[in-house]
Amino acid sequence: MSLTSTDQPLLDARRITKTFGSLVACDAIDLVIQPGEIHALLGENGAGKSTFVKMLFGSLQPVSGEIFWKGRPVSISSPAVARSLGIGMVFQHFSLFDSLTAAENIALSLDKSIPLSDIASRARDIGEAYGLPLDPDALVGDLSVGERQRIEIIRCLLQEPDLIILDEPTSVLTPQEADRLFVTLERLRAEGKSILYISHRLEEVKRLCDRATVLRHGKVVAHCDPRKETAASLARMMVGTDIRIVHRNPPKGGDGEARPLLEIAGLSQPPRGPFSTALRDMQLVLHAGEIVGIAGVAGNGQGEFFEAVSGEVLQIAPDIVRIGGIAAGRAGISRRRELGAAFVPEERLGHGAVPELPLTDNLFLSRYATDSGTFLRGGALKVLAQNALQSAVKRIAKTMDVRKSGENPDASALSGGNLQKFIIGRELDRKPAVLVVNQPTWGVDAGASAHIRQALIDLARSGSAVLIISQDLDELLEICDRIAVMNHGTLSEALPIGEVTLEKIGLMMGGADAGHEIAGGM
Ligand SMILES: Nc1ncnc2c1ncn2[C@@H]1O[C@H](COP(=O)(O)OP(=O)(O)OP(=O)(O)O)[C@@H](O)[C@H]1O
Repeated sequence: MSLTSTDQPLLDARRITKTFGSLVACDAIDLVIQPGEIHALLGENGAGKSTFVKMLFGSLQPVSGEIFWKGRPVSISSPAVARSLGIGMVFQHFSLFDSLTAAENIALSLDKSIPLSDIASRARDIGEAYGLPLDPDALVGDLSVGERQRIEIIRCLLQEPDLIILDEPTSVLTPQEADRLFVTLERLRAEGKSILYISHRLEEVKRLCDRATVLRHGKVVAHCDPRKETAASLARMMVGTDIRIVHRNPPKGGDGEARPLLEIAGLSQPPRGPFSTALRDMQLVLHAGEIVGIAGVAGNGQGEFFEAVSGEVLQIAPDIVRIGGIAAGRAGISRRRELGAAFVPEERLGHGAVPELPLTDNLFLSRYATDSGTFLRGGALKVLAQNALQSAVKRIAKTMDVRKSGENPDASALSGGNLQKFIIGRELDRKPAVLVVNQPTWGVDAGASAHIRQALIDLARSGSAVLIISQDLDELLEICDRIAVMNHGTLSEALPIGEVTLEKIGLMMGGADAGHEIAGGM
């Protein structure tokens, strides 16, 4: 891209400020986006990135500042105004209805007069043109997070925007899906469209983006050319210091084999709907002190597996899932928690936390079965022990470095990464014997990811068993003792980390057995 001083910016935001109570989330932010550029917006969790882009999309209003669009001052009073100007946005948290199809969801944001069949065929065409394959008739509830994201992107592209804002688009994608998205974005750039790109993945920012603006505590601290920086120098600009390094601390060698804490034996399950994945004869044993990772392309049964292990879906026989040696396959999630297990699902808003409830209530909802003695008082009256809940929230916020405005905000008022730290901290605070986490660092910045990974390692080394389902292979290689691969509802043998290479895992993700038996067949 070559810019000259005569180029008129597509968007010129000047001194944009937003406060929430006494918190200045965005403090006089200046940002210029040129036509045909991919512009990165960087900053640690809570730096103000989402708040800023919500103002560009009209879902929040600045308290002061000006926005110029194609040289003219504009007031973006609502998302409808943003869309009519030519600004589209794909949010970090999707706003899709599970019980509707992809096409029906897209129709909700378009003119009511357009027939559904037209929308379905245009969505299919756009999907094909931009390398985003989508079945418009698929029910959203049956789709993986990556597939849901495609609906959001296609919904945005259908409106032919000049500026597309993408908030953390690759955090839910496999490396292959991310590569495909980059091709899509490069094609859009070549067509002269601009992209404002929020990401915590600094290597991809270096690869994809033409310029970057870095925020820290709501202020612009740097503008730079990310291709001339290193991932470490970008991270330093964001955080202000160097990022901590995760210490793996190898598991303690004990006498003989460590105790099995989570046992999955012969877990098979038919698909729950036309687009859900069947689970086929899965076997896995986790021992005290170890971290086991499950790699795999999204939509290969990870969601179904999590539901089966957590007790959201019950098994046909009790001994298919054992927690601490006790058969729990017919037990619901509360009973499994009582047996010492804790669970962190993939979607933090709506599943991991109730957005419109304060953190204390969100803490209580996951802990009442196991900690009623601490969090309920008044005997049979069962009154919430607000002081105990508040001090637990304070403790979790301190341990996990959760940055929030106020003592006890609603979950929805936390930035995405800070909510993730809170949810993981809420479960770690119980010191569970077994922790099962689906995508532990989705949307979490480099510093906070290191914090979470270290906390998971420390939990395992204190004698618990930790199971991590993650699409981030680097993450799994960094912290796991063994890694298994999920593919088409089967689970491979969990290989010791010393025997694992990226290439081998990649092959197994694609279905090859890489020289090891892949359990399967129903
Ligand atoms: N509705 C709200 N009410 C109160 N505070 C809010 C609200 N929305 C955001 N905040 C606060 O504003 C600050 C900036 O949050 P924002 O979501 O913009 O950060 P972010 O840079 O996008 O973080 P992340 O990378 O974690 O998504 C945070 O301290 C957050 O707690």
